[in-house]
Amino acid sequence: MTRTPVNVTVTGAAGQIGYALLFRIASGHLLGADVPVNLRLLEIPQGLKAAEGVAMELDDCAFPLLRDITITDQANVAFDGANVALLVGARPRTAGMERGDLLSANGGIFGPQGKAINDNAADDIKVLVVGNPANTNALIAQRNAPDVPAERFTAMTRLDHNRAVAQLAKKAGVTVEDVKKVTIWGNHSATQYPDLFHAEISGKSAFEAVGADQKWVEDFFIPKVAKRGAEIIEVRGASSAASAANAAIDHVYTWVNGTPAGDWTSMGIVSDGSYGVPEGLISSFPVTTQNGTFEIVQGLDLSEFDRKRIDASVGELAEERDAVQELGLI
Ligand SMILES: NC(=O)c1ccc[n+]([C@@H]2O[C@H](COP(=O)([O-])OP(=O)(O)OC[C@H]3O[C@@H](n4cnc5c(N)ncnc54)[C@H](O)[C@@H]3O)[C@@H](O)[C@H]2O)c1
Ligand SMILES: O=C(O)C[C@H](O)C(=O)O
Repeated sequence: MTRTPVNVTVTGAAGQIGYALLFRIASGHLLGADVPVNLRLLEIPQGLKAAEGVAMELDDCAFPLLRDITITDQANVAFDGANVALLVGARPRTAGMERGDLLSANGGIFGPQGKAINDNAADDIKVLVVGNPANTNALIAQRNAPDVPAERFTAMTRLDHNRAVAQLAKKAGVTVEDVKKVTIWGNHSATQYPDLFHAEISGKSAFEAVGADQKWVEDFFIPKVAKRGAEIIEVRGASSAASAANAAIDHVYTWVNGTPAGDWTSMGIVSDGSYGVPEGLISSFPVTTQNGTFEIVQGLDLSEFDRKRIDASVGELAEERDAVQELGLI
């Protein structure tokens, strides 16, 4: 039986993450090796020519699963019938820009894109926001799409999750497959809380597996993961691109195809009030996924240390929400 192609919209398609992402989507890594895709590439007018060049290269790969490519600077066209939307294009912070300026500039992108999703996307639309500040951009898009169920808007903390898994595997001298139940709580920013206390390594407590070394956790592990984005920028001379694209692929693949038994993942999702995170904020939680839906992992005991770290990051998210509310963006 021939499957109907899935419409995948990617914004910022001519950027560096776009370049690392599109070829993997077209080769079946986003949805599965038997799922054909149509790509819809959204760029700003200055980015259209480069997007056309990327589309030419996609053609040249002769990917069996890639059915059609549309390139446009019109959000209504890009999101028409979209089943999956990866919102990567964003306004980067430039010299002299205050946080309010950044939120306002991105509000001008994610508000209209949220509305275009609301008015044009397919009923089963799933949205992942990658462009920074990812959680608050996702909140802006979600609030501008009142007809779309709120849980369809998610923000990417999978890169932080994968970074935490890699650091733990390295420290414990095991492979990444031995590391399970890691959680990123809060914001995709330096305030995020990478939590190893509920994680397992080779079926045992991850904290024990790294030598019950609280100093290593506080002085190395948490800042290493939370500030890894800045470290990549410093060392590579450009922000993470292939690892960010890989995390976007992992996020959507897991959302659609489910978390493995005995593990969970981290996703920025609209809070239902779990773990004291105010309802409506888009915050990262431990989640399990199944058949295209997700559930927050419930019942984890939070220590005073966990609570303090989660509250700090969630406090930052509340400040960002208040700022975009004052700007009239939500
Ligand atoms: N959540 C995460 O873990 C994570 C990780 C890495 C990077 N990021 C963020 O992802 C974003 C993209 O990174 P990049 O390295 O690809 O940047 P980039 O500058 O290389 O590419 C961004 C592209 O977006 C396009 N663009 C800008 N405004 C647009 C709009 N309104 N509609 C459509 N396209 C638009 C630009 O023309 C450009 O081609 C940045 O905001 C970056 O901070 C997030
Ligand atoms: O683009 C950035 O500021 C960093 C990025 O969000 C990352 O985590 O690598």
